Amino acid sequence: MLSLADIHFGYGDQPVLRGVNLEVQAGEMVVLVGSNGAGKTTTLRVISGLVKPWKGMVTLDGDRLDGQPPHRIVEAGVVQVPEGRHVFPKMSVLDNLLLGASRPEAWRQRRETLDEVFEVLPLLRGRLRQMAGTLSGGEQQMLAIGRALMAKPALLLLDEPTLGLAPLVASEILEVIGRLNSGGLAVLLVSQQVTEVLRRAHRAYVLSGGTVVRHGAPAELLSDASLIEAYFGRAHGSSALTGKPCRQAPHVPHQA
Ligand SMILES: Nc1ncnc2c1ncn2[C@@H]1O[C@H](COP(=O)(O)OP(=O)(O)OP(=O)(O)O)[C@@H](O)[C@H]1O
Repeated sequence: MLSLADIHFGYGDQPVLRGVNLEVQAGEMVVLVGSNGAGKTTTLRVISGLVKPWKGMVTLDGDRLDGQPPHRIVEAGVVQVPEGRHVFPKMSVLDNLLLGASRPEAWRQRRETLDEVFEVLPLLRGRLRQMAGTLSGGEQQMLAIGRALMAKPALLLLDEPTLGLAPLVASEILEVIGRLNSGGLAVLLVSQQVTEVLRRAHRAYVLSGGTVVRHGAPAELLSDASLIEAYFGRAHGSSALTGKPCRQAPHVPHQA
């Protein structure tokens, strides 16, 4: 489905991505993890067309995406939920959602799509007239996901969707993302909640210094204590569920 081949990019003359190779297959949940400044957000910005790679190719089902403007990439079915949610605070929840259905085809189907969105995010149905700025952080994140779904994506890109949220709310957001993926939507998720997201993913990539230093099955990566410690610190080296070191691979529900 999505393929990044040898992507190089930097800001000014400072290189940030140094030959990133990454794939997401149809229906997969792939997570991209890595330390601060590794280039995760920049990778998503390259895919969304917000920046143009210096070198390399981004393709979706064989069609080139790099060099296309962001709205064409949305039309192609790749939609990003940006870090920080970026809902329009002075607009109602409904208007924020409808903004997501900007393509003519999505606009024509907006009523059916709204019903689909409410099935996954039932909270939004009761808040349609509420100003988005008055929603809690977790509710705003749900709205940002709902708005992206209104574009009827084939691949959803999520940048740190649980950042700054209380643990219970963060789990709820990850549950929603898991349900969307179980329904067939491909997901590329950037997160620093390493153990939590790896437990839900089909595959994972570890980015460091602008290159992929490891990729593979999440269970494999989680069981590599030295890798987890090297890139994410000791805190992530224990299972969130048991508190024991992750030497034994935890259960990975969607293992490919
Ligand atoms: N607009 C910009 N101009 C200049 N440098 C930038 C810009 N955006 C990001 N960078 C730099 O690029 C590098 C990679 O940033 P990026 O946000 O992609 O990393 P990240 O892995 O998402 O990090 P984090 O987890 O902290 O969000 C960092 O050194 C950052 O300072």
